[in-house]
Amino acid sequence: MPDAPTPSATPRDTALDNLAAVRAEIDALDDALQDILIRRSEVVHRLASGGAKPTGTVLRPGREAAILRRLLGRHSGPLPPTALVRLWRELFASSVAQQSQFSIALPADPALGRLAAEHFGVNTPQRQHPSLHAALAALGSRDASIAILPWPHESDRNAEEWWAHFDPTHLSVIARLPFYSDREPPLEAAVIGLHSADPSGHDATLLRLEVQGEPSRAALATLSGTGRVVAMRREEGFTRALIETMGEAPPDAVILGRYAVPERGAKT
Ligand SMILES: O=C(O)C(=O)C[C@]1(C(=O)O)C=C[C@@H](O)C=C1
Repeated sequence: MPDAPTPSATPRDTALDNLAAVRAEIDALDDALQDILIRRSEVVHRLASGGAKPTGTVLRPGREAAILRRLLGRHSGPLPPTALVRLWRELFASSVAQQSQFSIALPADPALGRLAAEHFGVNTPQRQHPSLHAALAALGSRDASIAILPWPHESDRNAEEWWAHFDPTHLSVIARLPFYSDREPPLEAAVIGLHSADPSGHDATLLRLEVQGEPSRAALATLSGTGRVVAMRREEGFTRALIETMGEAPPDAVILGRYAVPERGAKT
C-alpha cells in the first residue's frame, strides 16, 4: 500500500516558523546587548577605582548630557528618542549607584517624585520632605546627595521662592529637568548639588539680580544680555529677579548654577 502523502506546511505553520526565527534573532540581540552592558559596567568600575574623579563628584550631569546629545544626534529607526533617553537614564543611574550611596531629597509631591525617578532611575532612593527648605536642609547636612525642587516660578508664597535666598557658596543648581522631552513638559525641576556641574558643551547660567526700583521684565532681560527672566519679585525699593542666560553673567549677578540646556525634541 503506498504511503499517505505528507500534508504540506499550512500558512499558520509558516507564520509560527517565522515567529520563532524572529524571536531567536531578538534573543541573540538581547544576549549581545547584555554582554555590552556588562562590559560597560566593568569600564565604569575601572573608572571609579582609578582615582581620577575627585571625591564628591560621582554625578557628572554635564558628561551625561553630552553623551545623550551625541546618541540622539546619531539615532535612527523606530525606537523613539524618548525610549533611548529612558534606557540611558537607567544606565547612568546604575553607574552612579555603582560608585556611591546616592540618594535624593525632595519635597513631598508625587509628580516631582516621578520626574526624579525618570531622570535618576527608579531604584535610586528618594526621601520626601515636608517643604522645599527641609529638602535643601537635608542636602546641606549631607543626608542626601542632591535635592530636587520645582523649577522656580513667580508665586505669592515666600516658601516656594527658594531661589530668592539660595546660598550659592554651599549649593549649586546643576541640572534642569527633564533633560529631554518631545513636548512641552508639564512639570520642570531644578537639581541642586553640593558641587557645581561639569560643562556639557551647551550650558545655561541661572543667576539672581537685585536692581533698584521697579524695572520692567524687558529691562531686566536686557541687563543680563541675552537672558530670560524666569521669575521676579518686587521688594521694598528693589526688584529681585531670577534669570537664565546662555551668555555672560553681569558682574553684580549672583550665580546660582550652570547646567546643560535641556533638549526639546520635535515630535515628527
Ligand atoms: O564619566 C563618568 O564620570 C562616569 O561616572 C560614568 C557615567 C556613565 O555611566 O557614563 C556615570 C555617571 C556620571 O554621572 C557620568 C557618566
